[in-house]
Amino acid sequence: MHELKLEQALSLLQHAGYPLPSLSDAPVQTVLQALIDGLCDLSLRDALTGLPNRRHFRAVVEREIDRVARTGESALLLVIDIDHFKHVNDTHGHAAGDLVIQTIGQRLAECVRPMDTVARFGGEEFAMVLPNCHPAYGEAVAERIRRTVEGHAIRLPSGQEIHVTVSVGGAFAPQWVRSSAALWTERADLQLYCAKTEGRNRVCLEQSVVSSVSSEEKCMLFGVTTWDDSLE
Ligand SMILES: Nc1nc2c(ncn2[C@@H]2O[C@H](COP(=O)(O)OP(=O)(O)OP(=O)(O)O)[C@@H](O)[C@H]2O)c(=O)[nH]1
Repeated sequence: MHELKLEQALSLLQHAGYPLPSLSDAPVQTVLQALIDGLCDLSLRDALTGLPNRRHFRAVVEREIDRVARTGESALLLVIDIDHFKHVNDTHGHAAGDLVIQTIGQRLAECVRPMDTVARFGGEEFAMVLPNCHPAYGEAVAERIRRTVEGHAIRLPSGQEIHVTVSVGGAFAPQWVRSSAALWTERADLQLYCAKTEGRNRVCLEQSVVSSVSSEEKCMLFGVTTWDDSLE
């Protein structure tokens, strides 16, 4: 039988601060289960902020799409990007930039309900899914997030305080219709692009809840690979 090489996984988890049972005291099955749980958790988290990573977020979005299609409740997806972040790195250094990303991640997580998911999407971009968020409140929620970031300075290790802003794009899940994580995110991304081009530090939400269905969504809905217009 081959020898199990666990040291690398153990040291990875210990480094990340996961409590692990001792190899010499605990039954091997307990140690292996703790290792598997720890590695699964680690693979779903962003290392810098501790927030869910893109992989985790995608799974959450897919679950939410299922829920919306089953219940008809509305849900909002927001993508949030720090404005002129390159300037932060260039002026204060990469370590200060990392601190800004961590702080913004924390503030975003504090802004929302426990049922909402905030993830780091990559670089200086975050994403949120807000289940059961009525379209009448979407703008107010996104505005609150934008204002929270704008209104709180970030203290750098040098003692200097800086202000950053974020641009926010959002789209509601199409109700009663199967969609895909990629299509929903793409719609929110398009709104983020609008917020950036309209001057940054602003919120752009897709205007109405999409009740029209794209041809890709029709294919998913009716289980056909190419959409035939005569089905309309
Ligand atoms: N410190 C730090 N910087 C990062 C990280 N990931 C990406 N960046 C930097 O983020 C910057 C993003 O710059 P751009 O894509 O030009 O965007 P921006 O300067 O924020 O401009 P706008 O988004 O158009 O407002 C780049 O300089 C990347 O190097 C990270 O994990 N840490």
